[in-house]
Amino acid sequence: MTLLSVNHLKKEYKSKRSIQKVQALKDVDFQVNEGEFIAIMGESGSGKSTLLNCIATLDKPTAGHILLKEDDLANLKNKDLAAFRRDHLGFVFQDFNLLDTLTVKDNIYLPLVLAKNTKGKEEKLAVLSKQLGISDLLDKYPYELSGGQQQRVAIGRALITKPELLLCDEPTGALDSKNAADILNLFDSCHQNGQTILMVTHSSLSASHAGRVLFIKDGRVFHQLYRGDKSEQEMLLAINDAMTNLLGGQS
Ligand SMILES: Nc1ncnc2c1ncn2[C@@H]1O[C@H](COP(=O)(O)OP(=O)(O)OP(=O)(O)O)[C@@H](O)[C@H]1O
Repeated sequence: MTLLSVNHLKKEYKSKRSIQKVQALKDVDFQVNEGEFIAIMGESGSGKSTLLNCIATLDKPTAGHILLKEDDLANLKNKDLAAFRRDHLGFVFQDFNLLDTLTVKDNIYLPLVLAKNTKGKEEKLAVLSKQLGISDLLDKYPYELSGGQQQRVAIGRALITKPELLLCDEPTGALDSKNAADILNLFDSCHQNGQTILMVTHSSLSASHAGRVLFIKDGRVFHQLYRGDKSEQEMLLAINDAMTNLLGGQS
């Protein structure tokens, strides 16, 4: 079943230096089924963050539509956007974005507190923290944790509300290879548990965990690669080939 529909999305920015507009997205069109793990790749400036920000309702498209199930995001009123994000979306960023004044536990509880939906929070936390391997970190503060541990906490905060869609922007970008691999394995298990994930990344290795990779170029979906029966290693080679052939060798 389709969870997300991105229909003929266009986004123009006014340029500060000239009257000419920047066309960040020209005609982006794709669908995401429930339970899919999708990576979005493309050269710097190809529009990946713009696309993610539009889906996250943090930016408004110039034309086209984004539907999450039946909800057309264009119909949401500004005053309802924060609640929509809280109720339907989870976010994982490169820089973790945890609040240093709150313990790990309270960082993870935050979306539930904001939604005034704290019933059963201890049980939800216990299940999630076990899954994420952070049960013994719950009373610590973010500045006491390694980058990999902080990203686990950020994933906990993103998942505690059981969002329909998890949006990730370079989630392994600030991590060393061991911690990046651990985080990617976590995404794999979330995916196996049915979580739908959309991840922007420059990393072929990160993208090789996805079931489908969308390559963005010149404001459009230029190419798609399905994992199918490929192993992670075979997918990695296929992604690197695609990057070399289609995008001019960037990875
Ligand atoms: N607020 C803005 N105002 C004007 N132009 C913008 C704005 N945000 C992005 N752009 C332009 O839109 C295009 C797409 O930018 P975007 O940040 O989406 O690319 P990206 O693929 O995420 O790049 P990177 O991989 O470097 O993060 C670029 O040409 C960029 O300069």
